[in-house]
Amino acid sequence: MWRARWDPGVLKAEALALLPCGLGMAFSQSHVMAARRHQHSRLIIEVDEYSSNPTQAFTFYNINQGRFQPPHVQMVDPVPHDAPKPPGYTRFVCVSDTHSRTDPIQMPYGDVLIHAGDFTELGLPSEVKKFNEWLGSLPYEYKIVIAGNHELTFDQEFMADLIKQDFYYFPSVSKLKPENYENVQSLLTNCIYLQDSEVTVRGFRIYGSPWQPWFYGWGFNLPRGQALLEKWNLIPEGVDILITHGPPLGFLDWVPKKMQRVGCVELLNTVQRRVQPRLHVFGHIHEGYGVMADGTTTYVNASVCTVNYQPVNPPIVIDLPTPRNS
Ligand SMILES: Nc1nc2c(ncn2[C@@H]2O[C@H](COP(=O)(O)O)[C@@H](O)[C@H]2O)c(=O)[nH]1
Ligand SMILES: [Mn+2]
Ligand SMILES: [Mn+2]
Repeated sequence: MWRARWDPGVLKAEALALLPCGLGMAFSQSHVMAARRHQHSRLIIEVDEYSSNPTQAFTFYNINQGRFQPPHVQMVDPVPHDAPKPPGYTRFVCVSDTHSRTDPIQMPYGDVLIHAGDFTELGLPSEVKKFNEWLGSLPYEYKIVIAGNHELTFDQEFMADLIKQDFYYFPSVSKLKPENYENVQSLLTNCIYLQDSEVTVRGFRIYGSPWQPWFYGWGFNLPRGQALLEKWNLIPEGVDILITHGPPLGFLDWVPKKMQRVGCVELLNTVQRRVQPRLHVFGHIHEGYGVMADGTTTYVNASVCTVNYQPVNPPIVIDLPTPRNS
């Protein structure tokens, strides 16, 4: 349960923790104050003290706040590909992590394609061109794409660092000349590419962002905590559909071989407390393919590839009522 409290100049939203059995339980002030609201302005999300340990954060939130439990949090069956679209709805076809393996994918009927990143293995211009050709062959009215950590050439700072290094971890990328990748986004002529930016289609405000928690130094990696929170703070209120490459904590973010939750704690708090989109589409954690909902937001991990990079998971279809006047 949430309550807002007036403090001089600042409205602080705080969680009143309840144990599942209904007994109230006090917990540390730094946790309670994970969000605050300035007068007449938006809710401010703060870095969680367990930010760097998402598995621990998950356990804490679940025990103290029941945050990931039924009945408000549930697994959801995606819409069957052959189900008729209800009148007045827009059909979104969600994919992610296709990793240059699009040939076997059976693409269903829909209005808007969403791709949540990792469309290549290394972001090589040849891969981007091939992906763009595939997009061009698809019949959707709108195709919206973000990058993931595998789109190395889309991360200009990553590339600037890479060419300074003596030891090249990614030889085929390192030998690219700057003129071959500086405008790599321009190769995506058959979609709307979002990078910390938004677009409105069919009346839906859609925002896309490629950043994810640091993991072996790939593209668009940032440390957990303040650095990622600053990217999530760019997401405007009122967004209907959020696309990120990685998951938020607790939703389709489980890595079985490590027995770890790896979703971003600050992304979860931004989504659940501030932005509250209708739909959040992501991928990155291939093992987490599926759909969940928390009563406000539907979460889609649309990873087509398995953890072994086999492109076997079907695209996920979601129908949303089209906003009026669009
Ligand atoms: N323990 C963690 N595993 C991670 C994390 N990020 C990714 N992964 C694992 O890698 C695969 C594939 O990711 P890709 O970006 O290389 O395609 C993913 O399915 C996980 O198994 C992480 O932060 N922690
Ligand atoms: Mn991937
Ligand atoms: Mn990824």
